[in-house]
Amino acid sequence: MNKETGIPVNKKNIVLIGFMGVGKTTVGQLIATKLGRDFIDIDQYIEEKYNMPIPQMFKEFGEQHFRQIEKETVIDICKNQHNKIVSLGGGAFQQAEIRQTCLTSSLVLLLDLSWNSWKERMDILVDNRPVLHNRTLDEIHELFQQRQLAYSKHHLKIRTDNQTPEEVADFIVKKLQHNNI
Ligand SMILES: Nc1ncnc2c1ncn2[C@@H]1O[C@H](COP(=O)(O)OP(=O)(O)O)[C@@H](O)[C@H]1O
Ligand SMILES: O=C(O)C1=C[C@@H](OP(=O)(O)O)[C@@H](O)[C@H](O)C1
Ligand SMILES: [Mg+2]
Repeated sequence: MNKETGIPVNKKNIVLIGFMGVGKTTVGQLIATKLGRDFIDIDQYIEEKYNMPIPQMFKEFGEQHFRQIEKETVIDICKNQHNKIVSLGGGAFQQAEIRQTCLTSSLVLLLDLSWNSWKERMDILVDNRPVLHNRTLDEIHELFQQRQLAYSKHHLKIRTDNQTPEEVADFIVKKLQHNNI
């Protein structure tokens, strides 16, 4: 039993964090399937609830509006749901309230990817990530580095360079099953 939350450790939500494109959505879904737990991807949840793709929400209402909805959604899920696998969007941990709520209620796993590996994946990411639009590679690198401070607050870091999503998910599942987290 966790002293602060009163939630048994094996019923805690598992929250995946990390930069855009590191594999949070893909790996989260795989872990959920392997553990037989429900999966919640915060971005997909918001898109369904507001019936609008995230890039359109950025375009029509602006990033601040999305960040407000993102904060309310993550906090609501962390406080009211248990035993879920939850993948956040890459910008969520920039918000102190999200960080605080996740770190006290859930097991926070950082998916870590080096900048060199990330760059190779960039082309397939750009279309659906408005944060990458109108930014040079140098500016994206700066954002990548700036965000590492928020990501440094986690319970476990998993290095994902040269690992398939399946391998990353298997590694996490083993850790969980052996109570190594
Ligand atoms: N470990 C991996 N190796 C190679 N490609 C990956 C890996 N994890 C994810 N991808 C690919 O990168 C893209 C972004 O993955 P996604 O799960 O949406 O990341 P995130 O949710 O962190 O933004 C997808 O096309 C996915 O197939
Ligand atoms: O890093 C960010 O600011 C964002 C990351 C995206 O999620 P993924 O990290 O799943 O791509 C999504 O939440 C939105 O486009 C903003
Ligand atoms: Mg995602």
